[in-house]
Amino acid sequence: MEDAPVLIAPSLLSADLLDLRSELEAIETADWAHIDVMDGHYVPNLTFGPAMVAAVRRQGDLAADVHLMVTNPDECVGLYLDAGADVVSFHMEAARHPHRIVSQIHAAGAKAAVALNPGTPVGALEALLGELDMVLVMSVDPGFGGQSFIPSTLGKLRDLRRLCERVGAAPLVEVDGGVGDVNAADIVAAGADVLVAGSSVFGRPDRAAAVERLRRAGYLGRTGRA
Ligand SMILES: O=C(CO)[C@@H](O)[C@H](O)COP(=O)(O)O
Ligand SMILES: [Fe+2]
Repeated sequence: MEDAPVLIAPSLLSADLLDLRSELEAIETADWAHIDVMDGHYVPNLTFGPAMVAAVRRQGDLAADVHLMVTNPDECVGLYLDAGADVVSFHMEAARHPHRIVSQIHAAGAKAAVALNPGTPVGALEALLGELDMVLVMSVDPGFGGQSFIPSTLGKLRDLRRLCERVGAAPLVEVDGGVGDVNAADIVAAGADVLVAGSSVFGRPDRAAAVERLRRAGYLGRTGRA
């Protein structure tokens, strides 16, 4: 993916939910809208459901990048596909039958991704890697926005790149948690293709400028040129 642009996916978890239409307009230069689905069981927090995915899909052109943090992805993934999800990530740690979930996502015409918690080694993915469009590497423990990036993620991204080369797979790699313009170039240089950013976009008064800064940092990380 050396020449492909790095994709920017602002996380709506940190958006002003009372003004979501304006928030979506403010990030229209981004690529994907990252939608964190938290069920209050897999993670303590409780957030959005399929209605949110459908609403985002109706507004603007951003692809709906749905991150399922739920105990039962096998049972509920269909609801998010029906709602119009373009990309669906489910947690390897929660899935009972991951190959079946991937097939279901593909049958709906969406991109399939597996998310790995910081404590889960990349080897857990080996049997599935050739079927995935994307791997979501969590750089914080899931459940909340605004946490600090776990530095060992950079080594994990390099491990993932080596594993992909060994098995001949080339999924996109998305990194989620504590990503901002200060660390984005290093994250991309270590192997990321998609940057999720919640507080570093919606915590700034000028969301569009924050997206642009991430884009520039991504370009620097990919090319080594500022
Ligand atoms: O999935 C999650 C958290 O579990 C994320 O998508 C957060 O929404 C990222 O927020 P920041 O760390 O960028 O503030
Ligand atoms: Fe997320």
